[in-house]
Amino acid sequence: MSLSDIRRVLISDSLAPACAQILRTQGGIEVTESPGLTHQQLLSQIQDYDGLIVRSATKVTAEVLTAGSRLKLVGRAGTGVDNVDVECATKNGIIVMNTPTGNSISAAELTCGLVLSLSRQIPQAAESMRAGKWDRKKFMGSELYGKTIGILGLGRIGKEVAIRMQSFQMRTIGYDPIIPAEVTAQFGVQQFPLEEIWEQCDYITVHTPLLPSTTGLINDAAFSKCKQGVKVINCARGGIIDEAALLRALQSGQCGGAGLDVFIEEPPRERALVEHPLVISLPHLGASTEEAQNRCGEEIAQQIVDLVKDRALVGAVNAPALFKAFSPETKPWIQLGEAMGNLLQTLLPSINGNVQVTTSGEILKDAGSFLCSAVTVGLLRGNKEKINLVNGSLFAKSTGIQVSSQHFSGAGEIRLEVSGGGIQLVGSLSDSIPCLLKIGTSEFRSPVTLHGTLILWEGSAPLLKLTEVLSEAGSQLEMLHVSNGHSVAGISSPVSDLSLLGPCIQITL
Ligand SMILES: NC(=O)c1ccc[n+]([C@@H]2O[C@H](COP(=O)([O-])OP(=O)(O)OC[C@H]3O[C@@H](n4cnc5c(N)ncnc54)[C@H](O)[C@@H]3O)[C@@H](O)[C@H]2O)c1
Ligand SMILES: O=C(O)[C@H](O)COP(=O)(O)O
Repeated sequence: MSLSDIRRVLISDSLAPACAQILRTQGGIEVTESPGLTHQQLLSQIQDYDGLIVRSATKVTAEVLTAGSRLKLVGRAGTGVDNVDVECATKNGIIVMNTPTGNSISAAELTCGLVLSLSRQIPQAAESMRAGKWDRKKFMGSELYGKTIGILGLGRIGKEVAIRMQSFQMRTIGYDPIIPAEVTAQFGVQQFPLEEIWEQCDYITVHTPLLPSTTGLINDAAFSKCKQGVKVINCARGGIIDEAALLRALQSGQCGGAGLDVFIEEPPRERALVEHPLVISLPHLGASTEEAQNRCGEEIAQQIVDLVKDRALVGAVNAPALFKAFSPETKPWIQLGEAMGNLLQTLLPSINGNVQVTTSGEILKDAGSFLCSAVTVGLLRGNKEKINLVNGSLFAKSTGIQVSSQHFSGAGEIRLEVSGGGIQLVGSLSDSIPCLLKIGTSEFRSPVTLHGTLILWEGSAPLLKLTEVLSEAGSQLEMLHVSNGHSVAGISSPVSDLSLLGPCIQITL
């Protein structure tokens, strides 16, 4: 099963029309657009599709992924993949890809809009005008000029928020455990430990993913350390600000207002926050601009077309080994690893225990992990229906095979060794073509191209017998390699009866 073989795609959320158009015209893909499918409808239809494209509304659960028996890809036209069970997708060998930059500016602009709205209660004032009032006293605001905004999460969106709020001459400080302080200093954000952030801020905005470590990042304890009247904004994910703690802080006056685009439950059935007069709430609109939707729709479609055309793998969040299979430098090594794993599987009566992958040569210094995945895919091909470079290493663990790698540097040959069950195979590339050099102590006089259908036997070549059997079976000898122990023949098509040749095996790579 090739992961690039994507013929039918279902779009189950509302996306820009450009997405389907690019898939159809550039990828030759059949596209069904069904925004607003119910979970039950999705479950009953997904089996007909190779790809599914969603925004945040469709919940791509384990049930959906399992029902999608031919599903190879879930595309998220947007940033967060928390509506996709990525772990289950990986187990099922399904690529999950997103378009993380397409809506960053829109989300940042909305965040800034909420900061401004909170400073002057703009939506509340507009609402009171609509109600026929002229209430100038009630809506006394405060300037942003000279105030401090704390930005938690200084990735794509956090950075854009900082740059924009600096134009109001706000002081921008923040915290991010990954982005170095020197990097954020370049866009004007001074970092502090979280403990020192709270007391400095007039506004705090969160721009992290929802992780166990960010759930309840702003909680009762944090609010208690903040300035009285601090205003908070969440345009990231519901739950990063503890909703119950926020309500308590609003009721006590510790929090002076909140701008919320996202909620733990969407739409929120619990209405206390939404109805609070100091809360400005929105129905998850961060990415809802024409520009962001066009970008995300076009990007996800282009990424899928690139995959279908075998050009590149862009935006995949769960397939590091597969990513290597698209790079011209590493692609042939991946092919070699798979072919050697497949050969080892054919030579061994059963595979369990340890398989050792040994690389040598400077260019393979960091290749251990993706070559282990490639060897595993070859080892398990035929035994596992959906084995591929997305789930190779996961499957090995569950099958009781331990594939580990070691590397020898130095100026010697660049080669790959795969050993298991007492058999050692040595391979390398010849003009970028995967080749076998040795089986145990049998060293081939010239490299054996690992491609097409091969037959392999111990001993020298019974050439006459071989050509006779092949011609009777309608096949032809294409190459013959001999060594001090084994012989390998490349043939034009598989042969059903090899018994006339004595003990030998046939392998199709
Ligand atoms: N409201 C919307 O419609 C909308 C639109 C786009 C993105 N988002 C959400 O916005 C969030 C940010 O998106 P992004 O593209 O900027 O992501 P990003 O990956 O570029 O940045 C996230 C940053 O958070 C940091 N981080 C992780 N744990 C942290 C912690 N404990 N404390 C502080 N920082 C931490 C990371 O190091 C990273 O730099 C995501 O949750 C995304 O899903 C929402
Ligand atoms: O993570 C995202 O990209 C945002 O939350 C946007 O979600 P949406 O595409 O459903 O608007």
